[in-house]
Amino acid sequence: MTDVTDTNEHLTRVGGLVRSARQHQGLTQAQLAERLGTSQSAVHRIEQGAQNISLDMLTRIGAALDSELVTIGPRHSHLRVHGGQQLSGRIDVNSSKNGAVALLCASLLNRGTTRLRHVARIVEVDRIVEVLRSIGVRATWSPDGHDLEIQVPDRLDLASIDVDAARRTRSIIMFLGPLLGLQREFALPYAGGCDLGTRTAEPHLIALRPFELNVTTTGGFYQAQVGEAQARDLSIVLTERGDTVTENTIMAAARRSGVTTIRNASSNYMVQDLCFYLELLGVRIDGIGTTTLRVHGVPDIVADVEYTVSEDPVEAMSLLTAGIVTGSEITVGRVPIEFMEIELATLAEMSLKFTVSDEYLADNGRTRLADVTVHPSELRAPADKIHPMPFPGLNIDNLPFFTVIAACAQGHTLIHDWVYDGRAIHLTDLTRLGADVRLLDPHRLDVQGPTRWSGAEVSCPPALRPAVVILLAMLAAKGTSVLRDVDIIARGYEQLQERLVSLGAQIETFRD
Ligand SMILES: CC(=O)N[C@H]1[C@@H](OP(=O)(O)OP(=O)(O)OC[C@H]2O[C@@H](n3ccc(=O)[nH]c3=O)[C@H](O)[C@@H]2O)O[C@H](CO)[C@@H](O)[C@@H]1O
Ligand SMILES: C=C(OP(=O)(O)O)C(=O)O
Repeated sequence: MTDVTDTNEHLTRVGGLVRSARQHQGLTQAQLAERLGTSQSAVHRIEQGAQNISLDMLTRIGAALDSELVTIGPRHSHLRVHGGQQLSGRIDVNSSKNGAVALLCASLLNRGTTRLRHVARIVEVDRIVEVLRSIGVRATWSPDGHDLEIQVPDRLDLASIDVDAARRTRSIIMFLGPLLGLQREFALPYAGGCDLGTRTAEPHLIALRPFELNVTTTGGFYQAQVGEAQARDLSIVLTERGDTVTENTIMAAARRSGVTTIRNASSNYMVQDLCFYLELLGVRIDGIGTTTLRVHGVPDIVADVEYTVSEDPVEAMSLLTAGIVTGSEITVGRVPIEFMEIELATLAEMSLKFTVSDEYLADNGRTRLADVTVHPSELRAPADKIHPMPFPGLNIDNLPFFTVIAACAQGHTLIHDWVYDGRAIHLTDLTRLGADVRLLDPHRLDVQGPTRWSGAEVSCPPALRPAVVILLAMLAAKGTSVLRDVDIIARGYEQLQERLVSLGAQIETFRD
């Protein structure tokens, strides 16, 4: 029997740990309560040691505060998958990670209130929100947890930036563009992210130099200094057609007087999301959807606006893949169809049977959506290699899903990932499940199908898309598989496991 005094002592100690972890994160009790979906008085009682607290609540507090202090007991989540089941039903695509992080960074440009609707509840978003809060931005989730209201203070407190949260995301690099119009000097921690090989910041620094931004790198920080702007109109040629570099340049251009022409711009989905939001703020942008953008800057932006983040083509690809590799008939609703055209054309070449509904508009009033139904099909390898290209090519983040699809198809497929030198290697983990996937060099995979999948235990690769690819292969593999340390999946997917279960997948979470 547990001694009552012991229990009280433990509760008081746990309460103290929660309080100090909360204060370390710079959160009020009300803000922590909001993250936990509970009341401020409940948080107060927990911190006083006056509330019995379940293991589940402790785990949630640990996640909300990103603190090991209160991650009592289980630290790593794993999935047990009973594969080989057909899926059925309909599942809708969520809003995108990459759109959300760009919009969160862009909200720094607005001195009015930005309300972002349908923001995915994913770790990548949480990290940027934590960074924003640490520098004094008010970011408040709506009671239903879907919408985020953002108010930027008159002065940002950059000295208090949450270095830990910032270092865990590459998207922090997108603070450079908005901040250079707001501060003469600032320091940002180096950007981190998935293990995908080298990804430099050089194209960003080159693109932002004409805005008089000078960056030196010391002590793990980008030290930024902004000089006096010279020319009224600027013309910038990007050395790479990258997504975040384009976004950074657009954001730098949005708050300067004069017109900035950006050539070799990415016109990918997240860039379009950003442009649509900036238009609401009164920034005119010519050429949205093309590779030449003309941004008519507005030096002081004060607007109360509401913008709905658009649907995620990469999640659409992930969900369609779940149906394809399990030989199922499922409907994936709200697919941003313009950003999936090459993917669908490639799948048609591989003999996938699918139907596409009439198009309709997303809640942002701009993005075209459709529902895509995949049918069980005898797949065959495409005649040519599959490779990504900047939009309107096959999306770089969708390429990994073609590896597991190719493994289900008859014949040899060459997958050529020229973009990342460290992503293809993670896909060789598919061999653990019976696939014949050979790494020809860091950029090319030879996949021989079809595969007789078999269940296995695999450690989750430290990269978001490969991790999901392995999970989807486990759905195809008859028998029981275990995917260990799956926390990385929550960086980009909201409740993926639960949503796959709603289609009939048999997946359980367990902890050490
Ligand atoms: C938050 C966000 O939006 N992240 C996306 C963004 O990251 P992000 O914009 O940060 O991508 P990077 O700038 O790192 O580019 C990815 C890689 O592609 C190379 N590269 C890119 C463009 C180009 O014209 N030439 C070239 O060589 C880069 O050198 C780098 O090795 O774009 C990537 C490529 O679409 C996606 O995988 C990421 O999901
Ligand atoms: C590479 C990805 O994203 P990030 O740029 O956030 O690392 C991804 O979404 O697959």
